[in-house]
Amino acid sequence: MSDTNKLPPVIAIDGPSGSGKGTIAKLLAERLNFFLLDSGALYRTAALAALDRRVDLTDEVALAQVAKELDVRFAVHDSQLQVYLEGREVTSDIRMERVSMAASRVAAIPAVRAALLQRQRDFRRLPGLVADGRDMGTTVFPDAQVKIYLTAGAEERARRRAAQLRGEGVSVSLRDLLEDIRARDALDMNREASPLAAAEDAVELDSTGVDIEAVLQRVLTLVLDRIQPGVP
Ligand SMILES: Nc1ncnc2c1ncn2[C@@H]1O[C@H](COP(=O)(O)OP(=O)(O)O)[C@@H](O)[C@H]1O
Ligand SMILES: Nc1ccn([C@H]2C[C@H](O)[C@@H](COP(=O)(O)OP(=O)(O)O)O2)c(=O)n1
Repeated sequence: MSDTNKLPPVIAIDGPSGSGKGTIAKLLAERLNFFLLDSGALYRTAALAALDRRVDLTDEVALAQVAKELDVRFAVHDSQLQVYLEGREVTSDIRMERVSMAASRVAAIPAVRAALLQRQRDFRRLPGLVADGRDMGTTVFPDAQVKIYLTAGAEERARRRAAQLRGEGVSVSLRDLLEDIRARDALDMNREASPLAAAEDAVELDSTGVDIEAVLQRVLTLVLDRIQPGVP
């Protein structure tokens, strides 16, 4: 048996914004009783810390320092992820559109990614981990037992985001959201360091027009085919 086989199993779910990664990762983790890593929340919190400290978003050295020193804590309350930055709850602050865009810029800096790499790997514990992000299957957990690359058309992703924000009482323009999604796709896919891309051994799933339950069922079928939860 190789060393990889001794490590807890990882299910990597990567894809662009609004493809449903977070939703599916959470449902899957609940179903399997696995730990959950929302790696985007880590980049978002680093971006928020940088914005709070008024760090210039082009100053790579200062941003890497922010990432290294990042005092972030995750907790789960009523099955919702809560995020704390220096002890202050920032769960909804990190979802603001200006933080999303800043996260995408901050995440393009190799030294920032390097500073956050081990923290992400530390989430890998028994009985297993579901990890959601952009480079889970390519860089952070290249030996993941299951790799899913979840996509959906940009218009549908913008519509989903609009419905989500409107549901939270935030008034948004669908056109602006579509522009933001396209800008973020371009940043995330075209950067040098760990760009958003499907790993060679990832299974690609297009969720356009497929409801959440149906996507979950497809993912569960793949997962149960490759790992047996509860059997380390
Ligand atoms: N297959 C789907 N069909 C319709 N809506 C979806 C689907 N998957 C996710 N959503 C909704 O789209 C929004 C964005 O999903 P989310 O999981 O946050 O995406 P991501 O983590 O990829 O950015 C949420 O409101 C979620 O409920
Ligand atoms: N593993 C990751 C996760 C997120 N990022 C960056 C790129 C994304 O635009 C931002 C925010 O990620 P997040 O997954 O929270 O974004 P969405 O919920 O999909 O809109 O962080 C990354 O570069 N690598």
